[in-house]
Amino acid sequence: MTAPLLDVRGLRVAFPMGGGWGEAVRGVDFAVAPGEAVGLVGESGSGKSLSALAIMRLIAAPGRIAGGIIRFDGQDLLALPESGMRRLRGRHIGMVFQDPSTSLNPAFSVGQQLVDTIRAHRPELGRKALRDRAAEVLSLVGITEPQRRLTAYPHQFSGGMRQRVLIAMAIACEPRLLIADEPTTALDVTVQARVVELLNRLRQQLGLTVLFISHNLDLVAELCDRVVVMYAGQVVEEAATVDLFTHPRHPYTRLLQRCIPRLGLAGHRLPAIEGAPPPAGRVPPGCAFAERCPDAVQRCALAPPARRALDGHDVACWEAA
Ligand SMILES: Nc1ncnc2c1ncn2[C@@H]1O[C@H](COP(=O)(O)OP(=O)(O)OP(=O)(O)O)[C@@H](O)[C@H]1O
Repeated sequence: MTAPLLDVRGLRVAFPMGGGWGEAVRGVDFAVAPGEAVGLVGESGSGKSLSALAIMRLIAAPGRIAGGIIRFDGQDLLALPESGMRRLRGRHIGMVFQDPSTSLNPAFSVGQQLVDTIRAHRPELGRKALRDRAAEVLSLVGITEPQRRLTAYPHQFSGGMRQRVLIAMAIACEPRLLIADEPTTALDVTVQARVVELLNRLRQQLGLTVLFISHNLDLVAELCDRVVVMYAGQVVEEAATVDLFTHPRHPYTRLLQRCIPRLGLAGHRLPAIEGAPPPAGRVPPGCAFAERCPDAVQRCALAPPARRALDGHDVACWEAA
């Protein structure tokens, strides 16, 4: 296998809780190969966003990275000085977050915000070159008449178009890795599908490597080669997308498939997985999913299952077969 572009090993993120520290990310391992798109899925609170923020070293105090190794292109990110991290963010790793209305500044034109982003990493470019590059990336994300649109303000764009502008900002400096955290959640279903189409096209056109975080398994299936399923701060299953969807091995993955929003079903009430995940810092001693698991047996509550290989899947379950 080619060396991964991103390699996360034993990642732990902790917060002060009840006089001590509680872990919300509890030893997460996954890797993303160059050119690959990997999906990170799981219920709300499973630690997906914290894992992404940790990769960028953006965990807000008092939270902290409590352990693990994060390598990007062979570099140990947890050993980099903050100045090195600042050079890397935006330049080599681009990010897109959930809500375009909070990520764009309403007081500045889209062109100005794009130009500022590009200039931060390419100070050698003159005014004309910066504007040309800004128009070029707008056109890359499918915005027509890009030169004219540069002068428009965020409120003059629809939600889907604003999300395209954010993707344009994230790819403006040609990063090798794009981390997209729930980039479509605030959008309606058809627009969500278009954003994923765009990401797919950019993958092909620019050779982008993508870490895609989403609740929506259909979107993950459209975009990703491999899926990593998280529960209560840990990875419980990982497999190639096709294998994960056709033969999910972990009972949690199976329930997730039944319960999580699917395209075309918007507006329907979906069954939720009964119960709730254990809160960070209060995870029981055995398998964290045991309490809610339809297949749990006695030993599940006693000791946590380690990840093991099973027919091309990697699964953390005592009973998976
Ligand atoms: N500032 C904080 N203080 C204490 N605990 C926190 C803090 N931020 C996050 N957590 C804990 O970490 C858990 C995981 O959060 P995270 O945002 O990574 O989940 P997620 O899987 O991305 O969920 P979502 O899909 O809702 O974004 C939260 O449920 C919460 O228990």
